[in-house]
Amino acid sequence: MSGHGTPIPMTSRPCGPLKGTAHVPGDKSISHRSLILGAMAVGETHITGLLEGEDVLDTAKAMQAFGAIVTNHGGGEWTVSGVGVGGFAEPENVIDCGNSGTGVRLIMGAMATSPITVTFTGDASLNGRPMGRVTDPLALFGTQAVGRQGGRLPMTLVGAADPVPVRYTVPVPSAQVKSAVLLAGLNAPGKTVVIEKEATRDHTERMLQGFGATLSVEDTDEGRVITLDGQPELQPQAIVVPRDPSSAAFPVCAALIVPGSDVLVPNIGLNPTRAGLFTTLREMGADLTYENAREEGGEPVADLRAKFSPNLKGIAVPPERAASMIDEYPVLSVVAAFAEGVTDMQGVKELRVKESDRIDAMAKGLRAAGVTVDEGDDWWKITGLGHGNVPGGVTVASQLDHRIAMSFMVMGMATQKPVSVDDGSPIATSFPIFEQLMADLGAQLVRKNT
Ligand SMILES: O=C(O)C1=C[C@@H](OP(=O)(O)O)[C@@H](O)[C@H](O)C1
Ligand SMILES: C=C(OP(=O)(O)O)C(=O)O
Repeated sequence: MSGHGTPIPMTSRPCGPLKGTAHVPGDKSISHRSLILGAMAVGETHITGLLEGEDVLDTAKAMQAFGAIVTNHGGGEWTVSGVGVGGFAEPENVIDCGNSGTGVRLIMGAMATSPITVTFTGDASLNGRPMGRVTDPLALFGTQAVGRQGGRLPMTLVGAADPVPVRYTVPVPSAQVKSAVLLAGLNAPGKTVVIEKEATRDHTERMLQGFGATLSVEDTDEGRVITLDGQPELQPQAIVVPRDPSSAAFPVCAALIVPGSDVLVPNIGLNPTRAGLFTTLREMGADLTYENAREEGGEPVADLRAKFSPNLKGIAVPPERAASMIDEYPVLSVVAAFAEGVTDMQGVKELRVKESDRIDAMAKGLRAAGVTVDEGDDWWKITGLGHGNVPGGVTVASQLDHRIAMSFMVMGMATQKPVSVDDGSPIATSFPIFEQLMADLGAQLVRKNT
């Protein structure tokens, strides 16, 4: 769990070319779902390539508290002996999801239709994030929730003893909300229908089908209509977790802005609901290619090659692309600072309710580092200074947000003066090998502030 330990100040100094191969960790979204669905199956699910970041480890602990047997065999290989749909035991203690919105919201969904009472908490970041977006639809199944003002954690959920199926249109583009409703629908009789107006990452749908649930997806005028048949017996699976495109974003973006760089990032999952950043970077003129494109476990995968790109241009990022790159806007804003012209990002309100208000956190640090940022509730614009022209020389508050910390570490690799963050400890939630991986490529990262 981040936010409970001692802060780790970090500084990134301007560095020479980044070169080599960057093996980033497993996908965080798929790792959480592997553990949760494994816990809801009957029998043993085998997982390789699990992300062993703090967010996922907190989910593993939670699944154990609900009665599943979760075993770490080392080297990213894990097994989960599940208790079956509706088989969750009532945990003896509070479930602490640390820094993880995905963890808490999916687990709330998974327990919501079992007759158990569970109290959830997290770190200061997670306890500030809105949970009503999940507990509102769960109430339709018959689940009760009592939390702090504004629907904040700590919060206690009383699972529905006699759940009814639900038809729900998700009001915000959120894969976490969609997934919570689908996971709750697993233990309701009949058909649960979730409608999303904008497509969000579809790992839950794909994995539920993989675990043997009957689930269909239809594109209609209303949006994407997902229909799940309740009370299936989920079959245990052998899951190979693809490498995380959201983590790949950091070495890729670093290579684009550090002169002379050439970095290979192999085996990256390029599910179209996740790959929006790479499309955007190519539109900006990035020298970013997909090598060895192939399919693995039903997901498109490729090796990414990113080279220093001297002619990056600011672009308008279409709002309909936002969901497919939502976690990548912080690092995109760093690349935009090194481009010529304005990068205009619209339809990005959701950035304000992540681990931090990411528009605010990035804007504060970018402005202090000499970059012009304009912002509104749902949009922000970066006026790029071009390569070699970004001053830097600042210490930025990472606000318990791993993506803010990593984005500013990437920025400091190409600014005129070093860039520091007050606390890099949240990086361990999603990318525990970040410092070593970047150092191996040639980055100059140290654990102190200048
Ligand atoms: O479902 C998921 O695994 C995730 C969904 C997204 O959150 P929202 O559903 O809040 O958009 C994303 O930001 C998060 O990192 C992971
Ligand atoms: C938003 C993120 O995660 P979560 O919502 O799971 O905390 C993220 O990883 O960028």
